[in-house]
Amino acid sequence: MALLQLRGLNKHFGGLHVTNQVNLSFETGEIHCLIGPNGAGKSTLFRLILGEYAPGSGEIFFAGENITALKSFARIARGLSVKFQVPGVFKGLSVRQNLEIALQRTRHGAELDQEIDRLLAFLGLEAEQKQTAGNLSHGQKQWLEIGMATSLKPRMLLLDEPTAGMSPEETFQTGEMVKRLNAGGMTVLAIEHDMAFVRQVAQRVTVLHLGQVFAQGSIDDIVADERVAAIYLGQAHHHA
Ligand SMILES: Nc1ncnc2c1ncn2[C@@H]1O[C@H](COP(=O)(O)OP(=O)(O)OP(=O)(O)O)[C@@H](O)[C@H]1O
Repeated sequence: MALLQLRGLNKHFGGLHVTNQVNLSFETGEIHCLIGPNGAGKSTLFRLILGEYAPGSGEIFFAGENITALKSFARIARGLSVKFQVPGVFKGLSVRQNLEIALQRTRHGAELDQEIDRLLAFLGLEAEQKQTAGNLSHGQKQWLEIGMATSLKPRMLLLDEPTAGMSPEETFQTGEMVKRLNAGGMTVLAIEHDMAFVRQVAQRVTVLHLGQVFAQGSIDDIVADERVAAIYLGQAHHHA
């Protein structure tokens, strides 16, 4: 069953057709990666899904409900969550306090502490819990933000280039984290340029080009597709 469906989505910025008649269906329980050259319209698609942009035309369905007219907070309340590229952690607060902020509206007292402990263990940040978030490594900040984005157990997690700036080892650990979230029932849609990560996690891959769905398939289908290589994989191919 499709958890998220985009039907005939269009978005213009002035004369620029950034999202061009996009029809996409994301299945409940899958890990789906969205790839494509810079400027293909990947981030714009995320902002449309989250309700930060209104489409010029088209519809968005989540869990069978038409959410096109809903505000972002109402979409989040229905189980959508997003981690954008720029870390959104509170730099002056500790790792533990950051997680507390993410959870404090829904958990209290001992339950709140337990849930924070569970997240710290999941993120591999137990030893850093008292550290100021601003002092974490780049990778650890990204993980903390994944923890904050998933603390309320969303049905679907959107990740915008989660491994940007990470070492290969950090990238691998991020992939394992995403797979564990998925094994727990979370549907994941990730924008990624790192083909090793895509190969590690993706069950299906969509290639976006000039605002349109250009190709879709398994990672092997995509890597073998000469049309995709011509527009994109030239730069990324050697990682796959
Ligand atoms: N708010 C905006 N106003 C005007 N143009 C925009 C706006 N947001 C995006 N664009 C343009 O839309 C196109 C698609 O941008 P978008 O950021 O969605 O691409 P992307 O695939 O995410 O690229 P990248 O991989 O570089 O992040 C680009 O040409 C960009 O300049």
